[in-house]
Amino acid sequence: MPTQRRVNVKPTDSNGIEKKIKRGNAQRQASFWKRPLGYLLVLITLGACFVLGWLYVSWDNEITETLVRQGEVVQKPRLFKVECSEDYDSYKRYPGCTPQICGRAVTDAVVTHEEAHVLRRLAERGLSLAGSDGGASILDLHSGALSMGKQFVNIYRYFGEQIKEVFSEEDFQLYRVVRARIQAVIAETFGLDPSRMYLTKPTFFSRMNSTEAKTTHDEYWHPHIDKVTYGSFDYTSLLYLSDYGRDFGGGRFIFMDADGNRTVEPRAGRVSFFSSGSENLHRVEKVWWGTRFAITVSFTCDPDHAIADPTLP
Ligand SMILES: O=C(O)CCC(=O)C(=O)O
Ligand SMILES: [Fe+2]
Repeated sequence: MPTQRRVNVKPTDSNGIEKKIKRGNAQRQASFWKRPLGYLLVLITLGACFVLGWLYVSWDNEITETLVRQGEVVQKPRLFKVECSEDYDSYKRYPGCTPQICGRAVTDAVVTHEEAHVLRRLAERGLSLAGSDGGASILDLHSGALSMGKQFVNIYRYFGEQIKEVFSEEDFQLYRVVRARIQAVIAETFGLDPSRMYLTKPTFFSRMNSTEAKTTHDEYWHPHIDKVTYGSFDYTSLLYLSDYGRDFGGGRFIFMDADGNRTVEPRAGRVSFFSSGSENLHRVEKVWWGTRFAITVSFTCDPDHAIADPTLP
């Protein structure tokens, strides 16, 4: 048989108990905050959280020094010299061009914000025709290579005459003007004869975002040496078309030196250039959010590897 439970409802008593519990809690809380030990515990916990957070961020980024920040405006090229590697010894030497001075430099005074904007729109239009399935797409105006899905197509062949609706003669003219200015500033900074250095391939617009990589072409973050990766490069330049921290997060350029990493934060119109040997091992930090646009424009000392400026067919 079910036993009947007797419930004694004593409102006055239970209210009394609640009051006692509340009083007890309040007293305990008050005494905790009165005790210096309480403060100390909170401070230690906050401090530990801060240190752990800071360690996480600095380990994740592996940044030891920022060479140039996005917010700075560098007028005269800022040159950071490094000793030349022996890489150039295995190549024929070209007086007036082969690196004697090596290093990296940054200037914001070669390409205006407006010019960077026009070039970015050009890149956006071109890359909107296709683009990679993964996080890195390129458009090479010289060869016509454009990322499409997991491979590349030739825009001049694939789109034929239609390409003239996407790019104008003025776009190509701007590319040529900007290329010539970059060549001049590299020559001046490294003490070269500009007429003895030549544009070389590949020269391409890049678009990077945080989409997961689908092929190795999307894995733009690997450390590399341009002279090894591209063969003909003696001087690499990067013209940034968007702003770190505004248009995208992550995506900083990282020089990986033996004693630590040194970064350049992209800024629209900023030209970063460097000798292409192993003295300038580098990588691009993964983009965390937004979209990063840039152009890689590179030069060789070997006339056999020279290419003409791109032209509309
Ligand atoms: O876009 C960048 O900042 C660097 C790209 C790069 O390393 C390359 O094109 O070889
Ligand atoms: Fe590179």
